[in-house]
Amino acid sequence: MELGLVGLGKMGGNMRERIRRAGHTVIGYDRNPDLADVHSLRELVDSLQAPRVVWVMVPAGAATQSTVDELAELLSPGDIVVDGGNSRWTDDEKHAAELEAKGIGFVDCGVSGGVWGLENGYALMYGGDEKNVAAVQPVFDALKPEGDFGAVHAGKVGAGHFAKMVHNGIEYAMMQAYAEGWELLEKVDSVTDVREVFRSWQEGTVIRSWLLDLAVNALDEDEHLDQLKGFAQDSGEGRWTVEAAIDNAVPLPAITASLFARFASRQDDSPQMKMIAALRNQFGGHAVEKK
Ligand SMILES: O=C(CO)[C@H](O)[C@H](O)COP(=O)(O)O
Repeated sequence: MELGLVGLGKMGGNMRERIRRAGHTVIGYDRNPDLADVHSLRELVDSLQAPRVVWVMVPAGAATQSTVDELAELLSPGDIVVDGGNSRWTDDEKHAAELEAKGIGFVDCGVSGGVWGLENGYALMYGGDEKNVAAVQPVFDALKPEGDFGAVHAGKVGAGHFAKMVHNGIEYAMMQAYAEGWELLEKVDSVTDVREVFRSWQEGTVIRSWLLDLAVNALDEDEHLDQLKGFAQDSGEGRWTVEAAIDNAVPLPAITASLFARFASRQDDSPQMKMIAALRNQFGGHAVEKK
């Protein structure tokens, strides 16, 4: 089939290649002309045969919104837009309604696989009507990993991004657990080769995983991570997972703690620990460290 793909960065560029390898035609648009096959969204839409499928793979929020707005003006009734970015699931219903007013279908799709997806395939979680999902199915089949798993029609519009958000929340907590265990192993004198402990865990253990494999890769590049600063950003999905947990009164202590650990990583000196130190000093005369 033919697909229009908007956004040819680290994810979109490799996805274009994987879909092409499966024998489909992909016409890509990106603001960077060096990456693009066409040079405007209008040219992209004009290059596709109706009914068109246009997959949007741009950053969540304003960039996705403006792309959906523009596509709503350019596409025709019967066409379909897929949002494959890491959009907040609450944006999906808005996008679906905006497009439906013009007779354009909408599917949301959470995509996982990172820079390894070109070779390994991308895990896909999508939401939308059966009819719209069926029209995009050849692209899902091209992108997904080989084998029985790796793709799911998770439910109605928004379900794909909700599932991907929870996936990323789990990712936060798993990474935090490996990171905490690694720090403790590094701290004690009795363990003389932490990297080899991590490597040994890759086979046979209860905690083996792809994230563990990637941790070993990172330690092979920099055994004690000396070249890195202990600073971690976040892109939104951890926060949205915690917000959804609050809305639904579901306790998520591990995921919430892993999000807050990233916030703490951005502080050179903890204001709240100054208050703790001050209070211990006030009530118990405990020593404080001064600048
Ligand atoms: O979706 C992903 C992996 O599954 C992305 O890599 C994600 O953007 C990482 O999230 P964060 O920046 O919040 O750590």
